[in-house]
Amino acid sequence: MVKPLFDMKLCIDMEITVKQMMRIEENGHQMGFFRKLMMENAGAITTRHIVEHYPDLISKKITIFAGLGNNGGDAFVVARHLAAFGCNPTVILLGHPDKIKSEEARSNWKILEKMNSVNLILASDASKIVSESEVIVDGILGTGMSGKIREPYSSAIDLINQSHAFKLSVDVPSGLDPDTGMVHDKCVKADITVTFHKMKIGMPKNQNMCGKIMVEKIGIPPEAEIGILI
Ligand SMILES: NC(=O)C1=CN([C@@H]2O[C@H](COP(=O)(O)OP(=O)(O)OC[C@H]3O[C@@H](n4cnc5c(N)ncnc54)[C@H](O)[C@@H]3O)[C@@H](O)[C@H]2O)[C@@H](O)CC1
Ligand SMILES: [K+]
Repeated sequence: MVKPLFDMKLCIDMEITVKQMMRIEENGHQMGFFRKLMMENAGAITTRHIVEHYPDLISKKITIFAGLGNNGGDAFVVARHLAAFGCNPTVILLGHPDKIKSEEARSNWKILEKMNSVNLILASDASKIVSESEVIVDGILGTGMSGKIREPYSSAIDLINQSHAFKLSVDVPSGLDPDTGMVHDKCVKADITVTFHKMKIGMPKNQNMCGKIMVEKIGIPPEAEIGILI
């Protein structure tokens, strides 16, 4: 029998820092499990949580807030998957499409631009849409967040928190520091947070903002953790 290189059981339930997550992501990418695939899996599994929560999804008004980073990229994937379930979600991109930061997020945005089943609206029209929303997906900021929340993200977070919709945060409630659980400025108050690969160390310390935390695998090979957790 081939002896395993390391004992996976030792690190399966580990909580990790943002820095560790970034290094694991980079290792996975270097192994050929590209970021785009991680993003696809992250968006797909997040969609499953919405579908499980709302089996009558087609009739629901779902609004998806997306930032310009990869958290927003995950949110674009959620929009596409929701559309495949028969829903017509609305996506509010908080910035100009030319400012989307990564190639993987940009390519997912470009797909949405070709889809009539997804409504793309401007941040300036967010207020009315949010007041009618039954479900809000928060893909504004994830592990790349730092410092005071700038506009238009800040107003979007206020708008989300004023809403009575069911709120799902992608990876991290936008504005929460995933390493400490602290909110330095403001933060989305989520009903559920779907976080990827492993629990981020600060999140269980602030369940009040995270809501129910679900840790979901997104296909990153465990070998990507070698030299970081193992
Ligand atoms: N780490 C991983 O393995 C994976 C990460 N993914 C997603 O990628 C996210 C991280 O992506 P990014 O590194 O692009 O980070 P974010 O999507 O959190 O965005 C960071 C960007 O937002 C802006 N920003 C940062 N702080 C701000 C503030 N206070 N006010 C206004 N703007 C601010 C900056 O321009 C920064 O470039 C994760 O949370 C997750 O959702 C997934 O795609 C799957 C894989
Ligand atoms: K988020």
